[in-house]
Amino acid sequence: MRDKKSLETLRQEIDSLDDQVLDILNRRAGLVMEVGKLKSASRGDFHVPSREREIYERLTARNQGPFPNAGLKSVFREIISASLALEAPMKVAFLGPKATFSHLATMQHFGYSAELVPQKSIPAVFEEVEKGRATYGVVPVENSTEGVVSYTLDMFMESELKINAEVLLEVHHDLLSRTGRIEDIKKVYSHPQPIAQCRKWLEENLPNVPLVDVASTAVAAQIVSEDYTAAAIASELAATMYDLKLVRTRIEDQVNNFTRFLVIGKKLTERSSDDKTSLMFAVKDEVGILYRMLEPFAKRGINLSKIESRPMKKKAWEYMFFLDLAGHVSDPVIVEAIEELKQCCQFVKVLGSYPRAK
Ligand SMILES: O=C(O)C(=O)C[C@]1(C(=O)O)C=C[C@@H](O)C=C1
Repeated sequence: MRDKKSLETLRQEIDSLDDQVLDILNRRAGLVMEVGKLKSASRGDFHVPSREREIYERLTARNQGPFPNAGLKSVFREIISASLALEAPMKVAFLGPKATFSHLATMQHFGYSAELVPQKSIPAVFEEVEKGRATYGVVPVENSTEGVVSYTLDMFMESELKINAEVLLEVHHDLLSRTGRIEDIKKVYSHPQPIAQCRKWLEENLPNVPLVDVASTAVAAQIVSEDYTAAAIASELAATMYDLKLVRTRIEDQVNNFTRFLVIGKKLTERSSDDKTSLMFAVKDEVGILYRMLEPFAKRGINLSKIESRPMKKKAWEYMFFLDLAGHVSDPVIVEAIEELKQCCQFVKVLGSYPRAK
């Protein structure tokens, strides 16, 4: 009896706090709508990754618990996502179909209030944003075990879109089926990459079961939703979407399997407390050029986090370089370094400065 009363009292107190949270959320929404009006008048960007980063960092530093920081981030992601939808309806194109890792990355960045529109290909995501049918696009750019997604890099050769943010997604592969029983599995479907990433687990646990490559993990889940003897390697989101049971979770051979995605939009973004800048350039064909192109950064102590080369499609044996460096494109040292780089380049293009994903 006593216990019940204390449970009731606790719940009453929780209700009263929830009422306060609700009132505060609505007061916050009122302020955000005023921000939205100011931005409409000044034609400013509604989505400001640097401001979002500042909010997350300020609150996680302030948080003394017991509410966990990971939960705090998810709560505020949804608050900001809903706020953004109040300022302007937000359409985000991503590399579909639904329930793929690109979909998960897009949800991780934009939350549940944005309208997420799946596209058939990476060029289609670029086109949706270029034509203004979507405000932003999300495309994969590299995987920690499989390397770069060259399709995405190649698109920047033709497109004027800018990188507005990066999203790091920890990739876990789950084995899904209708029955949830490993004994029922006579075939495994997935995209070739997840199959490769789970090869050891499959050999040990399903040694004689045929593996079938399909176009995406979502297609695999869809096939399996109609076949009780098959399993798919896909995400937990695919299990929810296609009503499948988890046979085993996290069957990837490699721990720390991350995929990096880029958020692309029409404008450059404001600085945050910790930015990265991506550049693309083509060098002149001269002796010592590889050394000279890195010198402007090395002598100013600018940290380079990645360099990639891609063949230029129009000319054989000529290469385009993609460089990621620490800092914002408006930092004086970076302005100087880019000016110096231009002297040994046929052209230099700034792809964007954006908050470093953590
Ligand atoms: O501060 C802004 O610029 C806002 O639009 C408000 C807000 C928020 O909810 O706090 C919403 C969207 C932006 O991406 C960043 C922050």
